[in-house]
Amino acid sequence: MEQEKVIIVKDLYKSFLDKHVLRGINLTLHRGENLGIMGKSGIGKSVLTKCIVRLIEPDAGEINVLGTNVLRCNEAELNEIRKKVGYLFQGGALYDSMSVRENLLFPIRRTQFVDKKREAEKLVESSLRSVGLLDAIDKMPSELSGGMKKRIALARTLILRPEIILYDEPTTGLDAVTSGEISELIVKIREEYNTASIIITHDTKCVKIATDNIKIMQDGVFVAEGTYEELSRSSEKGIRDYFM
Ligand SMILES: Nc1ncnc2c1ncn2[C@@H]1O[C@H](COP(=O)(O)OP(=O)(O)OP(=O)(O)O)[C@@H](O)[C@H]1O
Repeated sequence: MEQEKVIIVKDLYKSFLDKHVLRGINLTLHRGENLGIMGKSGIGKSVLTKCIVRLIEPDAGEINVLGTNVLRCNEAELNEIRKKVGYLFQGGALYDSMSVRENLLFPIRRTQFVDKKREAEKLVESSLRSVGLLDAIDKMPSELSGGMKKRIALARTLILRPEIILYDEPTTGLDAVTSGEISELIVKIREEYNTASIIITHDTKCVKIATDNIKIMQDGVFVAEGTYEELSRSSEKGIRDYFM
């Protein structure tokens, strides 16, 4: 049986003035799949993922997420989609003035995901346990290392039990060992929460560990697609170079 498609993007275009960033992007993400997206800095990877949750309005194309036509849905439907699609921003974006516990409670309160305080606390604890940082619950972001901040940001994404997670450069700025641990964590999260993910990264170790398939973006379109083994041994030097 064919796996369910949780994201379908067809012929997506986006320009900023005369800068044509996306020029006909096509992408399918299946339930349970981890898809890596690689490409040079500034090529449009983040613009694509922001279009998927409509943080950026594309110029043309179609986006379907979990059966909803994202570009035609109303505000309430869009909010439902955003609850089901966790977005892990590049910087992690924790609120510095809030403790880890408060950072994690924030999305629950904002979306009224659960209404009982005890239930909310349990969700906070289970999400922190999943990323291995339950003991950091009362710390402030300033007391955390870069790797810990990424884990906490992931825990905050997990709190709404997303069906899809969009990771924007999850290992950037981390040393090789910590990057490896975050990549392993991405795999563990998929197993534990049955999520599908798009992982934007320049980190070859991360794509090797965490993805099933990889797409390479150049000049606003995808120019290659395959597994890490396939692409890293591509007959085209221009593709192999992404894995150096
Ligand atoms: N809101 C915006 N307004 C104008 N230009 C934008 C906007 N968002 C992105 N861009 C431009 O679109 C291009 C693609 O940006 P994007 O952030 O998607 O790159 P990226 O591939 O994710 O890069 P990196 O790997 O460095 O994060 C860049 O030239 C950027 O300046």
